[in-house]
Amino acid sequence: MTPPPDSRPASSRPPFAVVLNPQAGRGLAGREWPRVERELKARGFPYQLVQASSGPDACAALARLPADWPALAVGGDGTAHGLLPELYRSGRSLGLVPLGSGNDLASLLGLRAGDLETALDRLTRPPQRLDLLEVTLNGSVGGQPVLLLNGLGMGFDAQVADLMTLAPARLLGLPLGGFPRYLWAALTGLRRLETGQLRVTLDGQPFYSGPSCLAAVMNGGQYGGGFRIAPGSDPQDGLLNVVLGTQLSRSALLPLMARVLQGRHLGHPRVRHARAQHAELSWQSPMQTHLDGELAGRHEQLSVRLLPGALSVLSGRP
Ligand SMILES: Nc1ncnc2c1ncn2[C@@H]1O[C@H](COP(=O)(O)OP(=O)(O)OP(=O)(O)O)[C@@H](O)[C@H]1O
Repeated sequence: MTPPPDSRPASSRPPFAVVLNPQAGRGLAGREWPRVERELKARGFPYQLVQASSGPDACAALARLPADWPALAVGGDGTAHGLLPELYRSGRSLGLVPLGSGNDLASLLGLRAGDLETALDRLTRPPQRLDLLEVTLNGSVGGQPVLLLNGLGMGFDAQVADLMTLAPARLLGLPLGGFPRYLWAALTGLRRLETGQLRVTLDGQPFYSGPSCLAAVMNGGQYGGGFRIAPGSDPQDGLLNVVLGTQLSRSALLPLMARVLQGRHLGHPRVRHARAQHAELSWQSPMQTHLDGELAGRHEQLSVRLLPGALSVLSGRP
């Protein structure tokens, strides 16, 4: 049974530890913060602004605050992603005011970027448990696992994430942000398409061995601000989704991307999809990798374990 919303007056609830990333959304979060602050005050939500200049910084500052203070991330996917180690460690809940560029986490939670009303209304709802992914990059220094909420991509996906950092701010006189920015990077990335030899094991069983240009392991359904790479995925079902593009030429990948936008690619003969609790990916040579949309360098091997219900979230779907 779903617990009822918190009926305590807002002022008697623990304060929100607000992690504002003013750079998120190319400065949108910083510009919108005065409006967010006004709304928090108008609703009587107690809060304390956490001073931080990076995810690890924010985690360290949060760790000094009582664990029953929920964290409120004001920014994009990277801002929320940066808090996961501390949220997992302390069990504190996550709230989100999505003001980033891609906002795929917002979409995972059923929120829309810039819809302040809905984002703040959600904060009085009872917390929900969401699954997390724990990734071990075999080549990583110290082998420290990384926690993800949305998912990871290797190959073409990560090339595109990399190219996004090089995209011009404006194109044909129009600002190039969010999804159009991703599209620009995806079209540019087609020219540099790489195919590697990949072996995938799911829950200890061989699943795929052969050429691949793209491998995604997802907890959420979309990345890149709108590419529905794992349609039907549910971050509460205790399963991760593996989606592979096998041998694909540039001319085959372009129309396939259009299908990914609509989430209609899973039946394509060059796409493999499965759900599992544990995935091991092993490439013959290192492939570019992103973790929750954050670039993570080139890696040959990684292992992903699903942590069921590991994250408490206030901003979940009603
Ligand atoms: N608390 C923080 N303070 C400052 N910078 C941060 C913080 N957390 C993460 N960052 C850095 O800021 C970058 C941008 O933040 P974020 O990803 O939230 O915005 P975005 O890239 O505009 O949005 P999206 O990820 O939704 O496309 C991150 O990639 C990360 O390197």
